[in-house]
Order: sequence, then C-alpha cells, then structure tokens
Amino acid sequence: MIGRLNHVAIAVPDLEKASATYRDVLGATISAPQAEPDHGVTVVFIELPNTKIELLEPLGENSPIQAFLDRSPSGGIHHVCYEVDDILAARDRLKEQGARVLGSGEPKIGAHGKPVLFLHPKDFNGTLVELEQA
Ligand SMILES: CC[C@H](C(=O)O)C(=O)SCCNC(=O)CCNC(=O)[C@H](O)C(C)(C)COP(=O)(O)OP(=O)(O)OC[C@H]1O[C@@H](n2cnc3c(N)ncnc32)[C@H](O)[C@@H]1OP(=O)(O)O
Ligand SMILES: [Co+2]
Repeated sequence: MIGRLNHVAIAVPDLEKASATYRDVLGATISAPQAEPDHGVTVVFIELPNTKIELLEPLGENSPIQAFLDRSPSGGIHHVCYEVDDILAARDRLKEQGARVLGSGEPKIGAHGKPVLFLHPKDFNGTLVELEQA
C-alpha cells in the first residue's frame, strides 16, 4: 500500500529561524512559506535529491502541532508522509484493520494540492503518519 517517502516533517517554534539554519548552515534551498490555515500550520519545503523536508510552525489558535511544541519547545521530527495510489482505498483498508484515521476521516487537500490523511501515532510505533495521494 505505502509507496514513496514524500516528506519528513519537522515542527519548529520559529519557521524563519529554522529555514535560515537549513539555508545558511546546511546549504539547503527553501521554498517560500506557505500558510495552510485549514491545517493550522505554515510550512516550507526543502527539496532533497530523494525526498523532501517539511518545516512547519503553528498557525492560528488551534494548531494541531501546538501541544507537540509545548512538549518539545525546540521542535522535533513531527511526522512522515508516505504516498499511496488510492487514498480512499488505503483509508478504508486501514480502518478495517483497526487503525485510527484522524479528523473526520475524509481527506483534506495538503500542501501539494493533493488529498492527505493522518494516522494516529500510537498505532504506528509512536510516529504520526501522513498519507498523500500520489
Ligand atoms: C499543510 C498540510 C501539511 C502537508 O504535509 O500536506 C501537513 O503535514 S499538516 C501537519 C499538521 N497537522 C497534523 O498534524 C494533523 C494530525 N495531527 C493531529 O491530529 C494531532 O497532532 C495528534 C492527534 C496526532 C496529536 O495531537 P496532540 O499532541 O494535541 O494530542 P495528545 O496530546 O492527545 O497526544 C496523543 C499522544 O500522541 C503523542 N503524539 C502527539 N503528536 C505526536 C507526534 N507528532 N508524533 C508522535 N507522537 C505524538 C502524544 O505525545 C501523546 O502520547 P502520550 O504517550 O499519550 O502522552
Ligand atoms: Co506533512
């Protein structure tokens, strides 16, 4: 079911500072910040030869990553995103197997303009999993 690793996401308290570190210290090319109010975050992407790094900071009052940052104020790896060919078939199969699909269970459009879903970290070895329609 899961295919390519689309991105590894790092939650950060300050997107500008984190972007500068990746740009100036690691020599990375950073995309322009992208506000995603429907997801409660602002993100940038770093294109790597074999995948992407997503840096994300909270946006708005009810950001789903605020509690994560309260627990880890300097930030940390937040989720991994795998591509799937058919996100609805993947969702239905995962639910049949007892995995918890977060939110309403209906995919939302993610940062790449594709439908995404999230799976509860407790069902996947303490790792928040995002699925993105390939
Ligand atoms: C623009 C879209 C973009 C894209 O790529 O397209 C994105 O990636 S948007 C990313 C931001 N959106 C989300 O993360 C949505 C899904 N996340 C959630 O719904 C919440 O973050 C949730 C439910 C996973 C956790 O929320 P919260 O921390 O407030 O809940 P709890 O305090 O109840 O935590 C429960 C339990 O899980 C542990 N936890 C929480 N977050 C993570 C994490 N990122 N990785 C691993 N574990 C996590 C938390 O420590 C609690 O564990 P416990 O042992 O019970 O204390
Ligand atoms: Co993501």
